[in-house]
Amino acid sequence: IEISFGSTTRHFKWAVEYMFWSPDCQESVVMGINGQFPGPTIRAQAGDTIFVQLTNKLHTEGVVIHWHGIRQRGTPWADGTASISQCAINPGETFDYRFKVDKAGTYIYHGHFGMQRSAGLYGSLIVEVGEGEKEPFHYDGEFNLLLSDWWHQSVHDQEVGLSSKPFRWIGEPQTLLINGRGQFNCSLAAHFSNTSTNACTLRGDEQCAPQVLPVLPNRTYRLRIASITTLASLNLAVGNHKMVMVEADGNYVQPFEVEDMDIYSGESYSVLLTTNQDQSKNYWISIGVRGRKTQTPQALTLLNYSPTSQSKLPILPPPITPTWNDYDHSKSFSNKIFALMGSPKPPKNSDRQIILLNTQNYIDGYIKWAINNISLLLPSTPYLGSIKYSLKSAFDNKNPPENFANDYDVMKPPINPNSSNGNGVYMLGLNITVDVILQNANALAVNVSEIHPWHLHGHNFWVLGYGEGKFSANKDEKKFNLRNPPLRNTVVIFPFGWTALRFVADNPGVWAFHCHIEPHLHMGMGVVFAQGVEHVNDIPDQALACGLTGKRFMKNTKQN
Ligand SMILES: O=C1O[C@H]([C@@H](O)CO)C(O)=C1O
Repeated sequence: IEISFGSTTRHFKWAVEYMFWSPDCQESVVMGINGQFPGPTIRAQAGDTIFVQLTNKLHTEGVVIHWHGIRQRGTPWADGTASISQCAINPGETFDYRFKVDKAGTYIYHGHFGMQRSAGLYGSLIVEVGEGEKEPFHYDGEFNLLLSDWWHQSVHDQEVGLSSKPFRWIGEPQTLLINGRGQFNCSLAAHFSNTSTNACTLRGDEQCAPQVLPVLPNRTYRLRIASITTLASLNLAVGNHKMVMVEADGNYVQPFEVEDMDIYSGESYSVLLTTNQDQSKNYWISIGVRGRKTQTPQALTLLNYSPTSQSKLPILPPPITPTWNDYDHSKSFSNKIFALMGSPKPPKNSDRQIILLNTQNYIDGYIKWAINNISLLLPSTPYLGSIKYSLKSAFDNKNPPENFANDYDVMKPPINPNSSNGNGVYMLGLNITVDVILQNANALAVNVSEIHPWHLHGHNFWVLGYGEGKFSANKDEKKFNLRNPPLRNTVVIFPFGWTALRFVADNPGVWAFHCHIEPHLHMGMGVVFAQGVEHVNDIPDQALACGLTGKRFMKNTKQN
């Protein structure tokens, strides 16, 4: 029996397994949930408890699921990060994820062990406002667009390539997917292009057939748009329609109008779209790659006006995605995002400032990413347990560096390209206010600096500002936006730039903070924050021990 006070428990039984699927009209092996790809969409109301009993049917791999954007207040063991909040769930075992969704918004869930997210382990988690509450905007209907990128090379091959010497980069995706659907060998817009692409002949019931958005004229629709890409930064546009941005990562923003929007891996937005165009036509919805020079074609679907037939293609070509390296366009979009009036404001001052330099490095000739010259290598014992029970030998107990050398030139490749592995943790005093400055730099190759979307678990943070080149405390802190900075859980650092964010360490637990590009995290691009772990009680045995023997050993050590 579930006991809950004034709210509902939503109970799901999920099995994760590999299956054959054709996300882009070409058969692949994907990781599915209950035979579906993407996994089932969870819909709940703010205040509800989600209870997912997750069974691992993978035979030879552990698994976990992270509830991206959900803060897990009081349930840090349900964050679903292998080695951080729990042991990976062994094949054949079932783990109970039970947590509260306390904030309406558009969220995602996904694998957080190895590179399983890239194998297709993801889905949507949508939280509506609680009973009797209202969104601060009106809409007549809504659609959910979960964006991802897809490779034909298996994730195992990708992972081995990244950990090999010589290094083998995963390259650019073959296909972009909208709700797990894309077209590799054909295009819906073939007749507009001057290449030899075939036109798609889809019946509509294929796994790769686009999910069309049927709309009525003169209505307002909410599009919930989330990106769970492995690598790609995306731009989305709807032909002939403007969009009004209203939500970012589960937080309301001051509404503003856009013709197209950028979205980085790990981010979510809601936009309002008014169907005020000619109802005898259909319109393209297009997504294309930004920030990397790519050959990957756009993903397309249709906004289908009633009573026009779904099979009628738009008369104009799909919207053109801005040039991959038009960073001014991206920055201008990011700089328009402010918190909705009346949103919580950041504390005026911070108690601690941590500067995190992002560099590409070598360790013994293997290519890695490092933060203040340390590349994250996760320990085998989950930090939540090793910190709670003071198992000091479980990881490296040195505090990782708070800064980098003063004379480091972020515009040039590292002078000493070598770094080392570490699994140290930033121990944050409970309830302190922390500023993090994410400092981008030149990668190993000359004149190369990449986009990195950073995601924080267990918290939202305020984005205080973005800047070019090296962050200067004297000059740049004065320009922090403390008036209406947006709350987010993911934020981008632009090439050769920095991003400043502030959060309050008010959620006892151990939390990952990392680049959301899957291969970059795999190559070490992340850090770990711990706070108030002594206040975390009742960690389920299941989170820290695996199998009955594990549970048995847990009972013996718990008294410590
Ligand atoms: O991590 C990365 O490695 C490659 C390249 O830098 C080395 O081949 C690339 O494009 C990345 O984003």
